[in-house]
Amino acid sequence: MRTPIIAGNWKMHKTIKEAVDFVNEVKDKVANTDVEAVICAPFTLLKDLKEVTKGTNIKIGAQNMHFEEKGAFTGEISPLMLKEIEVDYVIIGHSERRQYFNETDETVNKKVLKALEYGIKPIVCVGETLEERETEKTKDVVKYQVEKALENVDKDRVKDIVIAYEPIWAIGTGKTASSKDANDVISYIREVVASVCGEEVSEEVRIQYGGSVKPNNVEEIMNESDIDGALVGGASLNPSDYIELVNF
Ligand SMILES: O=C[C@H](O)COP(=O)(O)O
Repeated sequence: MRTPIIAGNWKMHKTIKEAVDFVNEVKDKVANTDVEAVICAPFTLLKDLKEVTKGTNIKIGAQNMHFEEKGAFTGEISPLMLKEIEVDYVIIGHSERRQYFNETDETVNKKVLKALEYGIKPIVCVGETLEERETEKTKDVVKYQVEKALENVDKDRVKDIVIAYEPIWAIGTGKTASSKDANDVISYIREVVASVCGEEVSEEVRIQYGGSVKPNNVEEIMNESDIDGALVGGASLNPSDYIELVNF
């Protein structure tokens, strides 16, 4: 049985005060659920968020990290630094990182390996552009991205990885893949994981959908057979929406 996981991705939003106020507002209202609630926040908020979420069931994630432990990489944050403040998750390969910051399938793979080495669970994002979807390349694209992300990962550790299927054309646009389409791609991703790591592992891996998930569509999405969670951008910034999402 896979535990559902609803993760907010705050992207480049919120000050420390806003983040702490947010948690104080939501923490009691996301407590009585079997759903894993995660907030992935900017680096400046992580330490305070870890403090204020102590004793709650909210887990904290970063939105990126470097694959080296230390070195001359101005502006970067290392797995060691995230481990020191006990960050639970790290988003790797979000399409905005791929599009604006030269993230590649190779760096995604290096980061996945490093995150696992440091006991931080990676949320690996994959997904096609609108052009790729229209030319029916969706499956080829996600297959390559997933296979590359899992390269050299010990099979026993794959269950600690969360995969987020985020069609790029659905991010922040108000357009969502239909829940059936999302489920089809996600069940295909599970087949890809099975072909790399075996059926048993693929049944344990949680695969989320992301792209314009809101309180009014989360239940339909979560009712699909292969969708184990959501990675939510815009709607996760609002405390009442976050509460509704986690309690879908
Ligand atoms: O990481 C989250 C995704 O980019 C989705 O963002 P969105 O919910 O604002 O469309």
